[in-house]
Amino acid sequence: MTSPQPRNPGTALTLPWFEDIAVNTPATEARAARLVATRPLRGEWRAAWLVNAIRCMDLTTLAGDDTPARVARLCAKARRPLSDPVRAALGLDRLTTAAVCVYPTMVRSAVHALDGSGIPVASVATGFPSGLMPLSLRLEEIRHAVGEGAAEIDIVITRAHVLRGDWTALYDEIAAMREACGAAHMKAILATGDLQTLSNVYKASMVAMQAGADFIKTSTGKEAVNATLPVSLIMVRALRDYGARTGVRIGFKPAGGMKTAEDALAWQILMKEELGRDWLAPCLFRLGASSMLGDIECALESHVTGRYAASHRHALA
Ligand SMILES: O=C[C@H](O)COP(=O)(O)O
Repeated sequence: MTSPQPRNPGTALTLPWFEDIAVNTPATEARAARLVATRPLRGEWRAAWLVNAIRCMDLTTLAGDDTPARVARLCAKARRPLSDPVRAALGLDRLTTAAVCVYPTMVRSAVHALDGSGIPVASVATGFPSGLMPLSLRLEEIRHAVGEGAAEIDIVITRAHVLRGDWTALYDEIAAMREACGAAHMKAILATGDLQTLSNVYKASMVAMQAGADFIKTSTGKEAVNATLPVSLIMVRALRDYGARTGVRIGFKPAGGMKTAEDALAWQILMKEELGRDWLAPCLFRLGASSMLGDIECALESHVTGRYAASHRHALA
C-alpha cells in the first residue's frame, strides 16, 4: 500500500521564482553523467535497490490495443511482480508495484482486478498524449477517470504555452485540472522532449507545482525523446527549490523509454543524491514504465540463483 503524501496546496503564480532562470546545459549533462558513473551498486545493495524500484513502479500499459484482459494480466503482475521463490529468497513477505497506470476506459477493469490489494489505479487524462483537446473536454476526462475509480491522475500540459512563455495560461490550465482531480493526486506530465530547452523544463516544472501538481513527470512515453537524466536533474532541482520556498514536498516521476534494471538504479541514485532517502519511497517517487519490470525480474532471479535468468521464462507483464 502506498502511504499518502499530503497534497500540494499550490501557490499564486509567482514569476520571480523562475522567470530569470538560465540552465547551464553542459554542466547539467556532466553532473548527471557523474552521478551515475561514480556510484556502482553490487550484490545485496543492488538487489535491495531493484526491489525498491518495483515498489516505486507505476506499472503501465498505454497502447491503442489495450483490452480489459491485458489490463487484468498487468494487474496480476502488479500484485505479484516476482515469482514466489524469488520473493521468498529475497526475504520479502509482500511486494507489489506502487500503482497501475492505464487509459481512462481501462480504469474500471484495473480497479476490479486490483480489488483488495491496496494498489491504486492511475489514469492518464486530458487528451493524453498530446493534450490537444478543448479544455472543457480535458477536464471532463479527468472527472470521468476519477468517477471510474482512479486515485491518481496523470495530466498532460499544453506544450505551446511553454514554448510561447505564456505562464499564466499554463498555470490556469493546470490549476483547473487540479480542481477537477478532487481527492485524486495529480501528476503533471511536462513532455520535456517537446519543450526545447532545459530552462523551459525548469520553468514549466515550477509553474506546475505553483498550480498544485502533487508530482511532476517527465514524459508520456510517446515523445521522440522521453525521460533523460539531465532533464530529470533539472526537474528535481526545481522541486527542491519549490520545497525550500514553500515547505511542500513534491513527488517526481520519470517516465518513458526506461527499460532496464540499470535505468532503475540510475534514477534512484539521482533521487538519493539530489533529494535524500525520503525520495526513494512511492509517496514521492515513481518510475513510469511499461517494459522495465521484466529486466528487473531477470536481474533479481539471477542474484538469487547465481545463474543467468532468461526473460522468456517469466510471465508477460
Ligand atoms: O507513463 C508512462 C509511460 O507512458 C511509459 O512509457 P514506456 O511505455 O516507454 O515505458
